[in-house]
Amino acid sequence: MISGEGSAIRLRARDVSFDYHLRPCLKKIGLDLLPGEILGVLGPNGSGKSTLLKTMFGHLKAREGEIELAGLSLESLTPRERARKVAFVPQNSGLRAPLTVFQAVLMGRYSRKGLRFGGYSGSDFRLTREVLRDLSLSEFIHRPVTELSGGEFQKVLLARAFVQEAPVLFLDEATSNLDIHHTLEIMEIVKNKVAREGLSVVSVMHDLNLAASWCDRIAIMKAGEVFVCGEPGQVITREIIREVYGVSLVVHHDQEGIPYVLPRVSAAREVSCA
Ligand SMILES: Nc1ncnc2c1ncn2[C@@H]1O[C@H](COP(=O)(O)OP(=O)(O)OP(=O)(O)O)[C@@H](O)[C@H]1O
Repeated sequence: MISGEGSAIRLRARDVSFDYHLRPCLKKIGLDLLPGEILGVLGPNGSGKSTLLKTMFGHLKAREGEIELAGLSLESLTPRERARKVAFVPQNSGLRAPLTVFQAVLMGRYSRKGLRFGGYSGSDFRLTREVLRDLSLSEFIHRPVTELSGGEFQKVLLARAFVQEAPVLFLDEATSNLDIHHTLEIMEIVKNKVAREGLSVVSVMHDLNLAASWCDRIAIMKAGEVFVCGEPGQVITREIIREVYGVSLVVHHDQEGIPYVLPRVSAAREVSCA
């Protein structure tokens, strides 16, 4: 279970700016993340979504601004302390070390134990097996990760993040390699963990419809800034999509009032991208 951290804000970014080689990439970003909340981060290619995630868990160092995890300054935490608070599933990991699926997932326990393989306890092994089962990966347990498909490997990375038992989970297009069945399966598993354990999730995504039905709030980025942030119905609007993506789409709403779009190639050509 995720250790309780009270009901205060889990993650707070205040006026966070980041440059790549003096070229501004993030500009004065402000975001809060509550316990038990899924926050989607959307926006055009190159708008700064992945950079924002990497800055918020300390992989990149902000030029200015403050990032707090459960009330503690990110800068005051050691890498291991951060790993106990935030688990990260990368967009496309180059990690293809000669490990079995079980070993690769067990590595997620490192931040909890600080021990090498020999030092893991029975509960580490049990948790690893449970998470592999929950993600329907039990049949791959002894398979080398080098012999997995892209989608299977993506699920292994998710399993590794789950066994970290961190209260905040960052997903960088974590379902981009998955078919629609596995995408929905993963979203449901994460949603259940959010409801059961109060996990907080920040998820970079591109699919407006999946984001609208899965996220509690959505931040839409444009050119390194948070252009708008709010509930799906507030931010998935025709005007905002047009302004941010430069395309003209009709936004519909389902019976529960959740917005969705039906992209058509001809509609997408109406307005050229800025
Ligand atoms: N390592 C890097 N060095 C220099 N510039 C970078 C680096 N990584 C990203 N950039 C630039 O920073 C900007 C934001 O990149 P980032 O990957 O954060 O965007 P993104 O919104 O996640 O894009 P996408 O949707 O295409 O994944 C882009 O202009 C990109 O070219």
